[in-house]
Amino acid sequence: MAQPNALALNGVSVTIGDHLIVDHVSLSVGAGERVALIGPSGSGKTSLIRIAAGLQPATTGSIEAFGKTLTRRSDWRTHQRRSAMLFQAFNLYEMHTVLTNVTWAEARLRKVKPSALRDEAMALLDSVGCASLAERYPYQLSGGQKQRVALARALIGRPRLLLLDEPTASLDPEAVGGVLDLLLQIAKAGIDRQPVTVLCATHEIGFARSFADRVLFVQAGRIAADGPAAALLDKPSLPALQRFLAAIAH
Ligand SMILES: Nc1ncnc2c1ncn2[C@@H]1O[C@H](COP(=O)(O)OP(=O)(O)OP(=O)(O)O)[C@@H](O)[C@H]1O
Repeated sequence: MAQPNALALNGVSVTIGDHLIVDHVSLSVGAGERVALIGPSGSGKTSLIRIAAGLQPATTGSIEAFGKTLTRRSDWRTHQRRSAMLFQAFNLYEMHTVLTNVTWAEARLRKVKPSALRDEAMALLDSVGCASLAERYPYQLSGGQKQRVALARALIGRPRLLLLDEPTASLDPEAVGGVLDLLLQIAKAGIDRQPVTVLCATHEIGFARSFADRVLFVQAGRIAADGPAAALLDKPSLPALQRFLAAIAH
């Protein structure tokens, strides 16, 4: 039987004050797809990620995850348990060690002590190349190391949907390559034999080209173009997308 879409937005709009920031967006993301959201600053990429994560309520429209429309709080809680979000600013807990950063929130969810998740967390830290940093604090890490730790923390909940908001924007080019390779490895391998779906807002067209199999061009709160990454980025037919790509190439 075909897998249901990992995520679907059906006619979703968001109005804040009298400002329409997401304008009637309908969008389906298949299980295992890697989708990049690109577009000008302020076009609505982060808002779409936040809607998918349940951090920004839709004013109108509905959201489905894995074939279920999310209506009740319990639906959203289940969705949030199956999803993980990665932020540009890493959002690590500054007062906790790397190891505790990975275990703390998950331990609360599983109602166990953080120490019960130590082996699991160390295996994840090892897989992102940060096992030797387990006892350090975030201020003692480079940007690339912080994002790897944030990724280990995201993965401890065994997510089926990864929502990434500019995950490489705070990184130097070398660290971008490392995080890109890791994300690709995870997305291609899946987790617990389940496909991992990724929706990623990014300013970096090189990252979108290397990472995504599908690209959405967001403009003024709408999806203005949607297609395979290579076709959309290398042979854009929409004039607004041509202008956007030309502007950021300079
Ligand atoms: N809480 C808020 N209150 C009012 N306006 C908001 C709020 N959050 C976002 N906006 C507005 O919504 C629009 C879309 O913002 P969003 O952050 O989604 O864009 P973006 O494409 O991610 O931008 P960037 O590339 O600069 O991060 C912007 O005009 C922004 O000012």
